[in-house]
Parts: sequence; C-alpha cells; structure tokens
Amino acid sequence: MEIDKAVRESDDIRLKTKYNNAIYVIQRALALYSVEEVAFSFNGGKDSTVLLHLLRAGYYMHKAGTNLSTRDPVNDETTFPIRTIYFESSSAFPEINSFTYDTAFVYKLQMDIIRLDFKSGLEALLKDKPIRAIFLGVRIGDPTAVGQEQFSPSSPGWPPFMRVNPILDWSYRDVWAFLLTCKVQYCSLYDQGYTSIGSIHDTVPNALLCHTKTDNSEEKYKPAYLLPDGRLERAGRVKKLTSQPLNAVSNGVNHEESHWKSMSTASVIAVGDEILSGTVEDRVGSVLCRKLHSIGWVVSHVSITRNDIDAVADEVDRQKSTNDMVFIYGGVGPLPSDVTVAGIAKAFGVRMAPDEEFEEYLRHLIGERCTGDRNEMAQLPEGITELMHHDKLRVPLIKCQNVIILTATNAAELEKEWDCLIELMKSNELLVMTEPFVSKRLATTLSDVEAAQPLSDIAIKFPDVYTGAYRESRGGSIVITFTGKDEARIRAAAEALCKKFHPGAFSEVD
Ligand SMILES: Cc1cc2nc3c(=O)[nH]c(=O)nc-3n(C[C@H](O)[C@H](O)[C@H](O)COP(=O)(O)O)c2cc1C
Ligand SMILES: Nc1ncnc2c1ncn2[C@@H]1O[C@H](COP(=O)(O)OP(=O)(O)OP(=O)(O)O)[C@@H](O)[C@H]1O
Ligand SMILES: [Mg+2]
Repeated sequence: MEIDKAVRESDDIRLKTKYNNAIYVIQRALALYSVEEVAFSFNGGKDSTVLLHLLRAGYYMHKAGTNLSTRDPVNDETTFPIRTIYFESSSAFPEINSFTYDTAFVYKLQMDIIRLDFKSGLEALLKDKPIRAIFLGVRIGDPTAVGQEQFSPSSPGWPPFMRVNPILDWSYRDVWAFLLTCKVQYCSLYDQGYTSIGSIHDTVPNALLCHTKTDNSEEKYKPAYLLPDGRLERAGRVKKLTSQPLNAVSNGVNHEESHWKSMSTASVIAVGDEILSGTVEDRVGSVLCRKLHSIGWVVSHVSITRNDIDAVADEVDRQKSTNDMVFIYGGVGPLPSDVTVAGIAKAFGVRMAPDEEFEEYLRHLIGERCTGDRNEMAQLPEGITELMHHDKLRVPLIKCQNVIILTATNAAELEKEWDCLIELMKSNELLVMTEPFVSKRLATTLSDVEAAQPLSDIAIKFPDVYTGAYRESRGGSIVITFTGKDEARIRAAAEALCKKFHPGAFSEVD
C-alpha cells in the first residue's frame, strides 16, 4: 500500500512510531467492532485527512490479516467500506466543502451528509444505523481533546458510542510530516496560511505565517507546514478559543462607584516553603506588583503558597476566577518540590500531557539526556497551555489560560522576563495596555486621629482616586497616598485635603 510504503521508506523515525501506534489503534478498533459498527468523521481538515489515509491503510492491513487467502482482487485497497460522516454547514469554507466532496469521490467514500448540529446529527444517525464507534482526527492540544484517551466513550448527554482517536498523540509537526511524506492531497486553504480550520466566522490565516505586505497592503501567507511552532496552530482562530478576554480598561476619568471594579486586576502567587518559613525572602513579588501597577493594572491579591499540589491548585482556582490574570512563580522545574505546573493543571481539572515543542526547548537547554518520556518538565497542562516564545528567552513562557508562569527567581531575572512578556502579550493582543497609574504622596506629622475624618471626606468626594495611608514607624509621620489614572483629579484631591488644614501641614514625598 502506497501510504505504508512511503512511511516505511522515509527516515523519519518519529513519524514511523506515530504511524505504527495509530495503525495499532485502528486495528484494535476494527477487531473490536465490525465494519458496519464503525464510522469515520471526516470534514476535509488536515487532521481528518491524515486519518482518512491511516484508516485506509489500517483497514487494508486488517482485511489482509484476517482474510488473506480469500482476498478478492476487486475488493482491493481502493474499496473503503467504512461509513464516512460529514456534518455539512453553511458556515464551512467553500474550499473545505469542495475538498471533502472531491476526496470522497477519489477514494470512493460512502458518505453520509448530515445537516444538523453534531449532537442531534449523531442521535439521528445512531437511531438509524448500528454504529458503536466513530473515528475522529482529534489531537492533544485541541480544546476538545481534554480528558480524552485513544478510546473514549462519548460524553454524558451525548448518544452512546466510542470515540476512537488514533492520532490523539500526534503533534502539528507529525501531521505535516505525514501529509508531505505520503504526498497526499490536502485542502488548498493550508497553502494559504490557514493552520487550523473552523468556520468562516472564526477562522483567518495564521498571522505568524504572514510574510509580506505589498503596496496595496495585500497580505501574503506561507503554507501551513512552515509554521515553526505547532502550539500556535490555533492562532488563526478568532479569540474566543485562546483565552479569557482581558478587559483592559483605559478610562481613568469615570467618576462612578464601579470605577475600581472596572479595572483589569491581577493576582500574584509565590510558591515556596522557604518563604513561608522565613528562610529566604521573596525577591520577585514586590517588583512584579510595581510592574503591574506601572501598566495600570490593579493587583488585587498577593499570596504565598506551600510547595504542595493541592495548595497551589486551591489558590490558583480561587484567583483565576476572580482576576483577569494570575502570575505565579516558584516551584517550577524538575525537583520533587516543583509542583506549580501540576497544581495549575489540577486547578483547571486537566491532566499533564507531554508537550513536544516544550521538550524541544528543554532538549536544547539540557541536552539529549532528557527524552520526552522521562522528562517530567516536558509535561504541561493539557489543552490549556500556550507557549510564548521570545528570542531573548531561553525557554518560552508558559501560559495556561489566564495564568502566567514566571521562572524568575530575583529582580533582575524578572525585569528580563517582564519585558519579553509585555512585548509578547501586546503582539498577541492579550494585553491592551491600560493607562498607567499616577500617584502623589503627602507626608504629615498630624496625628492619625486628626487626619481620619478629613481623609474619609476626600475618599467620598473623589471615588475615582484611591486614597490610602501608611506609616513608616508608629511614632513618625503618616504618608498619605493618592492614586488614580487622571493626574488632574489626583492633584485636586490632594489640594482639597491640604485646604482642610493649616498651610505647611503636608509636604510632598518623591
Ligand atoms: C463524531 C463526533 C463526535 C463527538 N462527540 C462528542 C462528545 O462525545 N462529547 C462532546 O462534548 N463533544 C463531542 N463532539 C463535539 C466536538 O467535541 C466539537 O468539535 C466541539 O464541541 C467543538 O465544536 P465547535 O468548535 O464546532 O463549536 C463530537 C463531534 C463529532 C464530529
Ligand atoms: N463538520 C465535521 N464533520 C465531520 N467531522 C468533523 C467535523 N468537524 C470536526 N470533525 C471531526 O473532528 C475532528 C477534529 O476537528 P478539527 O477541526 O480539530 O481537525 P481538522 O478539521 O481535521 O483539522 P484542523 O485542525 O486543521 O481544522 C476532525 O478531524 C473530524 O474527525
Ligand atoms: Mg477543523
């Protein structure tokens, strides 16, 4: 068989392994279910195109294995009796539609076209046909792959069938290695910069493949197989799939009660038993708070957590749902106490899965000693992780939905990571910079009893200005802080306070 021959003759060992595993899964399925009981869910996408060829090869081998002596020369490899289902939709790309139909014709697929949503369509199909298992081109990293194995029963609430995912462990790179090695046709959109295809409403070419802009500003895209980092395969999917939206707010002159609530908020979590025991000082937290403040973010919460998966999971779970962004550091690495990433996975209810791109970075960094299977560090939370690469970083930053993992251990390292992070977040439109905070500080030797009531009055009169106070020592002066996004309002609040006391009662602190 052509496909089998092409893979076996190639010197891509990795592809051979992936291919053999996928064929094994297909053969297991064909041993468990009769041909009438299986179906193939085909939609013309690259993953289902890979699966089509694997299924044809697997089916042929299965037939040859079970029925060698009686092989019918007419019923050869060009015949593929597995029922193929396509959920046709008016919002599919015309190129996807025509590729699906053309492919069905070329390979004589027995197509069932379903014009209902997935769930209702499957309900109707399963009522009518004896289908018990459906082959899908789902891969780890797809949002729908979370929690799935190669054989996964359909979810509760769905009609009962077995989802069979022979290419679950294939990476983006494996998919292209296969399609190119086997020289099979794929949908033309992949040559126009599309890297993962949903509907016409949520899919654009992947900006990471955009290479020129001509005078009339027409954009040109490289083919999908040139995307260097498969993790970014879904970058052409319109936002809802990447992460929770960040409501970066830029109005600093809204004088309403809800003013502070409308700002972007961040929570900072340090992980470290040694910080809790007082053995070491946290050298990152305060610098990070200053950085966030400088871009106009409100830091709502700072905490220190034990090196314990459940403790990290609980804290991340609490903070991720009440903040736009969570920054976590400490406990990242291969040591037994490095449980931060696993804690994050637990907080999101996903498992840890090997991440090939990350493994590649680690291999460059640590050398060949760490192979994928043994390298615990190459395991990342499945389906929610995005690697953020920057030329100045040796290892990409890890982002799990709205949780960013920092590896900095001191202020200098944080400076560097922060600069890269800001650049990356801006270019990915994950972070719209908000107006920075401005603040004014006034020191006074007035007693706190004297200052208390006038300060409350100012806070009521200027709800858009944060009015706070702190002491440097119990007996020393009080420092009053005014913070907000509108300099004029801050000045007005400070002046209003000064007017309530004798001249010279306050002096400005730099
Ligand atoms: C054959 C088939 C079986 C599916 N089985 C399930 C399932 O068991 N559970 C589930 O949540 N979604 C199932 N889905 C839906 C997919 O996960 C779907 O891609 C996902 O809900 C996202 O769809 P959307 O991006 O088009 O909205 C199935 C889809 C197909 C085509
Ligand atoms: N409209 C559909 N009809 C039939 N099967 C579908 C449909 N949409 C998705 N599927 C099934 O779900 C799998 C996963 O879909 P997904 O969009 O992730 O992959 P793909 O379309 O094959 O490739 P790409 O990631 O490039 O879009 C498909 O391989 C296919 O088996
Ligand atoms: Mg698709």
